Amino acid sequence: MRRPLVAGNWKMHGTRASVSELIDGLRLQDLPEDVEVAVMPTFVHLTSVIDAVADGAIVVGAQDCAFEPMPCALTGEVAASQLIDAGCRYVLVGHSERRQLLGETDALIVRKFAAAQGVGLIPLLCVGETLAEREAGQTLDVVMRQLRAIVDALGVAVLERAVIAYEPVWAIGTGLTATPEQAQEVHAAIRRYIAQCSAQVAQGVRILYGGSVKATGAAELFGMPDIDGGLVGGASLNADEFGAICRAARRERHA
Ligand SMILES: O=C[C@H](O)COP(=O)(O)O
Repeated sequence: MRRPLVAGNWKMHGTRASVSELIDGLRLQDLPEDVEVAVMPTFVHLTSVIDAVADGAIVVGAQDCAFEPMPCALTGEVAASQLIDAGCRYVLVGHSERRQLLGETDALIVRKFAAAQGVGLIPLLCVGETLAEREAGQTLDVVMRQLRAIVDALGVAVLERAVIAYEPVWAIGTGLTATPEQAQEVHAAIRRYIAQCSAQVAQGVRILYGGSVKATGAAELFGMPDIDGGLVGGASLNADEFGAICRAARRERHA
């Protein structure tokens, strides 16, 4: 059975004081043991968060990495090997904010994915369609193109050491959550697509849902058969809300 994962993407939020307060709040939460809980602070706050959660049930991921896996002359970037050295477990690749606002292409995302995996980080690959694409009936075409870029370049086996997050762009930060049925339809299609290459990989890979996830409604989303947890933005900045979302992913709730 796949272990659920709930990851909090803090995006470009936080000060030293607010991050410390948030971590203190998270440590007070009753986090379920059968759910993996991750937080993803900015690079600036990464090491202080890693140190603060070192003895606990929370793991840490970064929000991005360089396309070169090892340190080199690449101003402003952070190498995947440096993230491993710092104590990260996960790294986001292909988040729609970076695809749309920073022009990241499928080709660049493939390089970042490979760089991360090459040093032992687990890439969390984000895929998802815009509202215009959904309204044009292109949701599955877009999502499969983003996924196929990885599979074609690196092979399906790389998904054994990766996580996928389906994040409809129209649901991110808008308060518009996809319905459990809408999300499940895409998650199931992703798993079917992977199963065409490897049934074993398809069965094992965790596929998270992201886009305005809140405590209210989280259990219904996480109760769908192909939804293995969530990638949470805004609601992960509130310890009580995030704790409740993590508890909503408990397996026993959905057994
Ligand atoms: O990475 C997280 C997603 O972009 C979702 O963000 P959100 O929960 O604020 O909509």
